[in-house]
Amino acid sequence: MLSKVATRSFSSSAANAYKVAVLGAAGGIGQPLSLLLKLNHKVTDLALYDLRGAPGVAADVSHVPTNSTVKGYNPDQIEAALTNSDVIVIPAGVPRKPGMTRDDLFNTNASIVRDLAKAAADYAPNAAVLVISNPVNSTVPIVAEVFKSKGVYNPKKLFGVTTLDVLRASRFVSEVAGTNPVHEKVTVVGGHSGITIVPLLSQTEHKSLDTETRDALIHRIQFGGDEVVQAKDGAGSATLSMAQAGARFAGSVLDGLAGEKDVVEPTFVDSPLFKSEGVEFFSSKVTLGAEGVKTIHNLGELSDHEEELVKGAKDTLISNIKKGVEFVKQNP
Ligand SMILES: NC(=O)c1ccc[n+]([C@@H]2O[C@H](COP(=O)([O-])OP(=O)(O)OC[C@H]3O[C@@H](n4cnc5c(N)ncnc54)[C@H](O)[C@@H]3O)[C@@H](O)[C@H]2O)c1
Ligand SMILES: O=C(O)C[C@H](O)C(=O)O
Repeated sequence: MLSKVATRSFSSSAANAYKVAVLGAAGGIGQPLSLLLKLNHKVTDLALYDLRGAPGVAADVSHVPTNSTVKGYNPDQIEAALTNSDVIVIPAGVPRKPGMTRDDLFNTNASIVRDLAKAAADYAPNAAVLVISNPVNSTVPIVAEVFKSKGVYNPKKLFGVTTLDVLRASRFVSEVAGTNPVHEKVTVVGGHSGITIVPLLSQTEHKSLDTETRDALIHRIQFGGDEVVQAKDGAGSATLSMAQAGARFAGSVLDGLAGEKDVVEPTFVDSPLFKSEGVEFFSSKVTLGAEGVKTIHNLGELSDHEEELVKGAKDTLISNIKKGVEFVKQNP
């Protein structure tokens, strides 16, 4: 009996066997994210990389009894960490302290993300790259520019992870409406900072909220990150909810790669939606498929108020995106 169970649980079809690398795996997000990825049965090879501490995290996570190998890598081993990766998740970089904006992280995190993107382009150019490091509105364009400079850019395989905004929207809406957040699906579009985060409440059951309640709810979703930064009081920003969000998004990317149908998540991608207005990247609902991005959905019907919010988001996004692009041009 025992051997039968063992045989069954250790057989994985090639279509459901993926290598996932986490860059920044020993950090506040990286550790719980690595644990949650270990629980994903599509992940058969988990590569944990950090400047320090990854082998310890890997040894710890490796004892969780799922069918994957886990290995930790130090900086001189980044090639081995990345080679043959199907998905690379990047939570490397510094988090905010109270009083800072995500954009204040740019000076430190831009070069971290640029250097990791160079390694990804060299050693795993076909992997799907999922960027968590802030400011996402600028770090995603940084990865794109690095991949372009190395002639391996595939816009279908680059994603800014905005899933935490989607999780918060579900939770916060449910608190106002007295409903179960599990059943609250809110599309969040735009980008991942302040006013660039636009929840489309008019597309939910809660389109008739009074203006004051609606505005407070939208503000809470846009600035939910600040609540955690303030509560942690200098010890960083969201890590546990972000790990859940990152694991959910990585799981959806893997579901898409495996050819599962109707896998849809909002995510910040190289998007045609507002390119004619100079917005090169935008978050909207994306169907994920075997090649990464399959379909980028338009925003659907918006209220007049949401039209205004999207307009404001676009202006900020244009400058955030430009900042990332210029950084790589000036600091190749
Ligand atoms: N996208 C989102 O929704 C979202 C949510 C929360 C946090 N974040 C961002 O995620 C990032 C990480 O947050 P955290 O709380 O885990 O921070 P942290 O400081 O706890 O961990 C960051 C980890 O990155 C590692 N690191 C730094 N430079 C590296 C490099 N060059 N190569 C490999 N590893 C490197 C550090 O050693 C550390 O272990 C921050 O930029 C934060 O703003 C994004
Ligand atoms: O707020 C932050 O700085 C971290 C993250 O982007 C978040 O939304 O929680």
